[in-house]
Amino acid sequence: MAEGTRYYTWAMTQWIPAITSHEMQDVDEALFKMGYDLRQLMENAGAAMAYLAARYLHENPAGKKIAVLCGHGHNGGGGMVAARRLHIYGAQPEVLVPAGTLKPVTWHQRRLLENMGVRVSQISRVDEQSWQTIIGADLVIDALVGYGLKGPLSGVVADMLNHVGTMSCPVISLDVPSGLSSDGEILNGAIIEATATMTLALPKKGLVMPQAQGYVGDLYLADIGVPGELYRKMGWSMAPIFNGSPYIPLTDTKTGEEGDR
Ligand SMILES: NC(=O)C1=CN([C@@H]2O[C@H](COP(=O)(O)OP(=O)(O)OC[C@H]3O[C@@H](n4cnc5c(N)ncnc54)[C@H](O)[C@@H]3O)[C@@H](O)[C@H]2O)[C@H](O)CC1
Ligand SMILES: [K+]
Repeated sequence: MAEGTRYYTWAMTQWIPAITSHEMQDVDEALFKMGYDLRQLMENAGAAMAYLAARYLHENPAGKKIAVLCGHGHNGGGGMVAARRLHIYGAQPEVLVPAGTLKPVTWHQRRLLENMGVRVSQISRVDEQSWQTIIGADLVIDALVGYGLKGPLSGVVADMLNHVGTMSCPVISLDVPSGLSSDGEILNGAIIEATATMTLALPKKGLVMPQAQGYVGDLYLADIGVPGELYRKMGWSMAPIFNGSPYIPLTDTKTGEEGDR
């Protein structure tokens, strides 16, 4: 495919653009200028993820065991919000995080979980206890890495991913399957094979490129609260995307010319 190709996905009633991580960072900056803060956006992302997880548990999350794999960054923070919401639904989430320092907003999410008695374990390898958490799960949430991916997955994140690869329960990825480049770079590293992916605000380009096949599963788009006028200011003219539900399915892909906004 020629450079400069723009990908679009079908969102219920219209084609919407699939965007790069740089474009998503521009959207974030515009949201912050408007007065949003990261915690609000993360709450919306994690809440939508919890709704989707409940759907994959046949709308019956109470008592279900959920392994929530969270990275140090804001993808991990969204996963922790989902764990908190699922705990409120009566599910039994357990959170596994690589050893090391969390970004401040993600650290805040961790503290909330611990204050409500949800187990959060920081691990330097998948030991017997964390393997039991993964293998005993009715559903896995992958919030290890989103568009902050740098190179092929390494360390305990790669170790977790290899263990999840042996599971037959649904695996739902937040924003992008961990290890998949949101910009479509070919990295030759391990990638989560998700049953479903819930991407945030607008779909990321790497999700709809041919090399993503086999990793993304069913693709959904979460409403994290971006108003249409912000997209219009950035040059994308779209009718309202969401229709009152926290997420919608994205069902088809086409390509167009760069500059088609
Ligand atoms: N856009 C929004 O408004 C919102 C986005 N959210 C989510 O935030 C992530 C992007 O967050 P960021 O902190 O920038 O990065 P990540 O969490 O994706 O990743 C950083 C994390 O990953 C580790 N890492 C990176 N590369 C590797 C690697 N090759 N191997 C192992 N580990 C790696 C790195 O060390 C960091 O720990 C976006 O995708 C959204 O999901 C918010 O949730 C809501 C608002
Ligand atoms: K992810």
